[in-house]
Amino acid sequence: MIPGSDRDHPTFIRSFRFALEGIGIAIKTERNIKVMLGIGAVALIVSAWLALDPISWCIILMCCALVIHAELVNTALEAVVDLASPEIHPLAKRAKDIAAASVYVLSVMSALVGLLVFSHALGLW
Ligand SMILES: Nc1ncnc2c1ncn2[C@@H]1O[C@H](COP(=O)(O)OP(=O)(O)OP(=O)(O)O)[C@@H](O)[C@H]1O
Repeated sequence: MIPGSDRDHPTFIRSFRFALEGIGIAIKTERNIKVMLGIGAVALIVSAWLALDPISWCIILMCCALVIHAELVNTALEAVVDLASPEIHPLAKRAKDIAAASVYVLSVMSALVGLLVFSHALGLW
């Protein structure tokens, strides 16, 4: 609910529209999201080219979703930190750096998982 508003909760469809707006804003303002969407698209094309089995498809899709999810949450957290602490503050740095670390942990792990799935599909192990 919007603070101070006496309106009811938005409908499911309006909430979905706000979420789409959020994705649009993130894509417009964050270079990292564009890079991650690009890498995700390449992973999906490679998956289709390798004709992955359903379980492998699920793993690749989940990895893409988790990385993009983490980057979206990181972007939202950065906005909240900038709002709460526009000036330099060690806690602002801590929050942003830890949120960024969560994206990097997921990205590295997802890259490893992708390598394992693709190399297995290529019959390398
Ligand atoms: N208010 C602040 N106080 C102290 N350090 C800050 C503050 N804002 C940002 N920093 C430091 O600068 C770094 C870059 O901050 P910035 O807001 O530009 O994130 P970013 O580089 O856009 O992150 P991302 O690449 O994930 O979008 C942060 O990770 C943090 O270490």
